[in-house]
Amino acid sequence: MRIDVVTIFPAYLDPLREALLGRAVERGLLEIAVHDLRRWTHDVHQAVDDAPYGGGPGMVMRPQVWGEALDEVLPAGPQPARLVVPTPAGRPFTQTTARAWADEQRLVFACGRYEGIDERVLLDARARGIEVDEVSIGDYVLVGGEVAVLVMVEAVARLLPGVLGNPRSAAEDSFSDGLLEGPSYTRPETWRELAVPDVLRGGNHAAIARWRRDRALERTRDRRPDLLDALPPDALDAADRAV
Ligand SMILES: COc1ccc(Cn2ccc3ccc(-c4cc(N)[nH]n4)cc32)cc1
Repeated sequence: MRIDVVTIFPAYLDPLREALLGRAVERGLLEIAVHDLRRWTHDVHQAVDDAPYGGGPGMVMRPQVWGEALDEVLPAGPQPARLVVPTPAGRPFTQTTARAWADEQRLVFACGRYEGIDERVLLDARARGIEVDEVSIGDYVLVGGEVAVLVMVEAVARLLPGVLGNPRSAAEDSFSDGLLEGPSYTRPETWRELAVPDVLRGGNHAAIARWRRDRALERTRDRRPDLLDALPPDALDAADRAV
């Protein structure tokens, strides 16, 4: 997978070169290219924004600059690519989204700032046959798209083959079965007079699986009842419903 990110703050994306993702890039499991949007300005001030038509607070990012940037970074043509535009007004980005995007050959992220990007940039991209996803990472307002891109790139990249040391981690993490992950423990057996639950220290794998599922159901019911409601009817068996 190749990932391109266009932004006026390229350094915001430096964390993509660190740790697990940095190693995945070094190992050639994915390519990441970050582009400074100001490269496509032609004025001495390198202006990327202007006042909004119709008035209102803040500024809007100019279509000309974005148009030239995306013409170069995301040329229309045979190789399919998906243009992702983070916005507070977007569809929710979820684990399902991450899984779907993990199958893409190319992802291009457009990081807006100010009050966002002129709508015609997205219209033009769609008119050129490019898939455009406007996505939100949560119901809160950031200052720009860069942090949202860090979140989404990490969520997608960890699903790529070879990126995670243990592939079971991605297959079995939170949301994989529609439930939240339950509590985890490691050594020592007792810490500050708090003991690891006995069942986890025994060798009964069926009892451990049951205990973990019960804790996941309790936590999901307590923190995210909406996820329980979204489960398919046959997802919970009689033992689950008794929790
Ligand atoms: C119209 O209201 C606003 C529009 C934009 C902004 C600031 N801003 C500019 C670009 C940009 C990209 C993504 C996000 C974002 C995404 C999520 N989940 N929260 N916030 C915020 C962004 C503030 C307010």
